[in-house]
Amino acid sequence: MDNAKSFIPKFRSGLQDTNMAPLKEFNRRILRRSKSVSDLKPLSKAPSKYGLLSNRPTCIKSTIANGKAGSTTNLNAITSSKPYINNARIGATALKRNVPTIPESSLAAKRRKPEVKIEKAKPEETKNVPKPARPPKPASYDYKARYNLLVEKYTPLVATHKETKQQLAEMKSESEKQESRLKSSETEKKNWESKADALTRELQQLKDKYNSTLILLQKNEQLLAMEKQKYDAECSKTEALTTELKELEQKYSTSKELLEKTRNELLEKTTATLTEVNRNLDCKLECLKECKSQLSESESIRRELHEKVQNLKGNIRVLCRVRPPVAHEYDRSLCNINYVDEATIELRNRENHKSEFIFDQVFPPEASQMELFEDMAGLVQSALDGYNVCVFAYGQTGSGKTYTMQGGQTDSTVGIIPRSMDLLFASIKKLKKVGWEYTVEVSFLEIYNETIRDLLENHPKHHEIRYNEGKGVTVTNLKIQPIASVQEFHELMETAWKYRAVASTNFNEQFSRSHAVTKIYINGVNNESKLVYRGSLNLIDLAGSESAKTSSNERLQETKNINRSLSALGTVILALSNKDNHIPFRNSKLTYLLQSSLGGNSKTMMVVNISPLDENYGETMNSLRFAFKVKGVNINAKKNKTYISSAE
Ligand SMILES: Nc1ncnc2c1ncn2[C@@H]1O[C@H](COP(=O)(O)OP(=O)(O)OP(=O)(O)O)[C@@H](O)[C@H]1O
Repeated sequence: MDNAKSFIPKFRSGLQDTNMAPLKEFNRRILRRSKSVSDLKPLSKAPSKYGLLSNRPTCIKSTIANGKAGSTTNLNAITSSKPYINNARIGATALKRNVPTIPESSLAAKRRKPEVKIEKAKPEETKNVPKPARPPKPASYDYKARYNLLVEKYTPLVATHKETKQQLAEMKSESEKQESRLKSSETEKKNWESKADALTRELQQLKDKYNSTLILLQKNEQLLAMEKQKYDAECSKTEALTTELKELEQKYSTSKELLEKTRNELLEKTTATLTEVNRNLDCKLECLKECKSQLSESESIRRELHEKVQNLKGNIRVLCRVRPPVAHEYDRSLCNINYVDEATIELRNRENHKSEFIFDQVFPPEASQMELFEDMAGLVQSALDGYNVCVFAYGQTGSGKTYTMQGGQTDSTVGIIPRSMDLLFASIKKLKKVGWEYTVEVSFLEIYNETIRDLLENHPKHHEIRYNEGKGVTVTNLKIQPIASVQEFHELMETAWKYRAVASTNFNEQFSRSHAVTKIYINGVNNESKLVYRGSLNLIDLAGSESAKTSSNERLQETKNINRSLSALGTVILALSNKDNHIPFRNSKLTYLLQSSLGGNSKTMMVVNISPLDENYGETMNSLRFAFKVKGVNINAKKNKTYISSAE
């Protein structure tokens, strides 16, 4: 900005410096010449009149300011001196020609003027020159003399005129040069002016910028002042906090010392307590070991007792269950059934002929699924203890076999199979605490028309039953799935029942015409006692036990196969009870399959399901007779006591 300010005076002084020198020189030259030509006084005065030869810088400025007009004026001023010369020339020419045609008065009038002026100039010219002796004035008639005098007078004038003319030409050329210089100066001036304008604009912009920056600066100063105030406030706060911190540090060191002291005291106390606790713990561990061995002993005692109880109950237990009439049977006449006691059932026919059967337990229609399962619970424990358990649901079609085994949809109506699984996994959990680890596997199959079908395999495969002394009975290509929870079991059972339904051409019919076998493989290992138990639970929903007489021709073969297998089952159980040398297991697929589960250390339970309807009396009697046969052979002393039948 300072540069911009200082530039304008510099420019002006530069303009003076550059243009003044030639002008001054020109003036000086003119003045010099005018001095030498003393008789041209008016000429010397002319330039000063227009200021061209002035030495003052202001004159130059005005000349530059006036531009071309000024220079032209000067030239005109110079040339305006021409009348003096012209008048002299005219006079001289007139003398030369010597023609007195011009009237004297007019000539005199014309001559008088320059004469006066020359004469006026003379005293100035001759100030420093000694005056020459004036020649005598010729007589008025002596024209020659007068002429000579005139010639003498005007000859120097002509010379002066020539010189003046030459000077004028020089001045003119000088003026032209000056003019061109002026023009270039003007151009230069314009350039400088435009530059000056640009610089002025720039200066203005800079000024604006400066002002805005100044405003910004002021604002920043204000902000800075505010920040400073805040900073001061923070500083005072920090000081207060520092003081507080110092106090806290002091408190902390005091507390730390106290804590250290307390900690050491506590450590001593705790160490003493810990030593005491360790001592007690050792004692308790000893006790625990003792308890464990006692528990193990108790466990084996419990198993022995359980075994004794089961033996007392009989290895083959037969339960009888009468189902209630279902909705569509309410209008039908019911069979005359009398529940004599919890083990005795009495039936009367239309002729009031009485038949009484005693089983291990008789369940009337109102008996719940839970009541029925109470008798079954002991068998689940036996399976965990390494026994093979078989549970059959026997009875005519629609007597309630599937309901007994599977149950209904609600929790209270679930049957033997789901309840067994619940109990099994709950017992496994308990036994784990006394060192038993169990693995559980499951398989689902059905025997329809003496053919085995794997219910966990969607695509039918050929299955054969094999018997191996070491392994027992196995079924080829049968899928045996390991399970870790009841949930997994339910998922597999759902799949099995779905495949069973898909395979059936007539769902309801085939369901009742095939034996459905659910087998649970239970392996237990006790890592402490190194005992291993391998048991199994065979839960069988047998095919409907219809007599061949009631079957249609289409179903005859099915019925024959069913009856053959059911009769074979009865025969096998009878032979086992009689401890016969030969047990005819291979008489049917069902008995062959259950060979390992029925013989040896096996436990069997049969639930004979009967219909309450009078129309089913004949089939009901057949079922009860079959169950009696199975039950009766197993009982020794109690045999007679448990079986009374007027029908025999
Ligand atoms: N104890 C019971 N309480 C209530 N309803 C029962 C009972 N037993 C059976 N039912 C009902 O009786 C009907 C026939 O029972 P279920 O299907 O179990 O007979 P089933 O012997 O298995 O027949 P199928 O041989 O055709 O399979 C079913 O509707 C079932 O719900």
